[in-house]
Amino acid sequence: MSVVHVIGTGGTIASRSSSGGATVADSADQVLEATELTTEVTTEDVLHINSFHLSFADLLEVRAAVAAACRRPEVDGVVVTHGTDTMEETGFFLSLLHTSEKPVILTGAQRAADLPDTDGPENLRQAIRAAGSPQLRGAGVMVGFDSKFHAARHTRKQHTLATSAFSGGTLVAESYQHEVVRLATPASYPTLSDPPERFAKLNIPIIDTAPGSDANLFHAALEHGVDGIVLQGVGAGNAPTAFTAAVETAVAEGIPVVLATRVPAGPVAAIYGNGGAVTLLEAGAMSAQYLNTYQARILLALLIAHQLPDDRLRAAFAEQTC
Ligand SMILES: NC(=O)C[C@H](N)C(=O)O
Repeated sequence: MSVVHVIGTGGTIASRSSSGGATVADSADQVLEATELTTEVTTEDVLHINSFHLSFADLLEVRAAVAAACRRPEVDGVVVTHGTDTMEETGFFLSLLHTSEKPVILTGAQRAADLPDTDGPENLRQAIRAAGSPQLRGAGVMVGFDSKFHAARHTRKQHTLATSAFSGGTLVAESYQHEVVRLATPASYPTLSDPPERFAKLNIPIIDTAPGSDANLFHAALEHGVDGIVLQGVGAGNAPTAFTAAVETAVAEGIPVVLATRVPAGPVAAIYGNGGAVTLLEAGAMSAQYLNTYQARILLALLIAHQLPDDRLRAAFAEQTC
């Protein structure tokens, strides 16, 4: 029989209603109890928070727990129960560091544990089955919701309330009743080593652009003192003219800037000058390529934490070609 390790971090799957709104209440054991599964499962509580409270220090803790579980010879796979709001960041973070053949599946719920139609127990049942299935060996880190398991890379929460809330990454597997069916193997990307503790302290804001935006918030971020900036452009990575000088200032100060886009699909592309991606990349920004804003920020944080020189940062983003 396969052994699956479940790491609890909180989220709606562990939340119960209260007068002030749903809050995290249940431990990993309590969350597991609701699945009525007989698979051999070990549990551990690492965090007890909603994922909108997640910090970079928390990411390090989750990673340490996942890595430790993967080192246990008897464990076949790992499940992380997690709030859905920032699951795409944690999943991508774990995937950038994951070298084990053992699958890691993040799952959660959109409806709190005490609601009659909660989706948590079924999601956890499916995630445990998938994590323990030999079919998913070597499949990496996935987000598992509503019987679908997507590679963490590119997977995003697409709906605030729907129970089938995640898509975007490669659909690696589906589970039909008791059977896990492997559908694809996600493209492999270079992994990084675990970041040093300074990762926990990094400050990397996302600066948005829209019609009428000036670059004042960008300059304020520089004055405040930041470690890097993700500039979210419009279209293929374009921004009002004022951002060109802002990017030049940041780069001159040694603050890396990654240019991403608010468009849900497609890469940043150097098409337009006069404030467009052509100008912003010439000013020294790095293209996020196919990475979305939030996952580009996670990669940038890891690279900065490793104190890699500018050319290594650029090379790492240049690799994000699909
Ligand atoms: N569905 C959820 O889990 C959302 C919750 N706000 C969280 O991310 O913790």
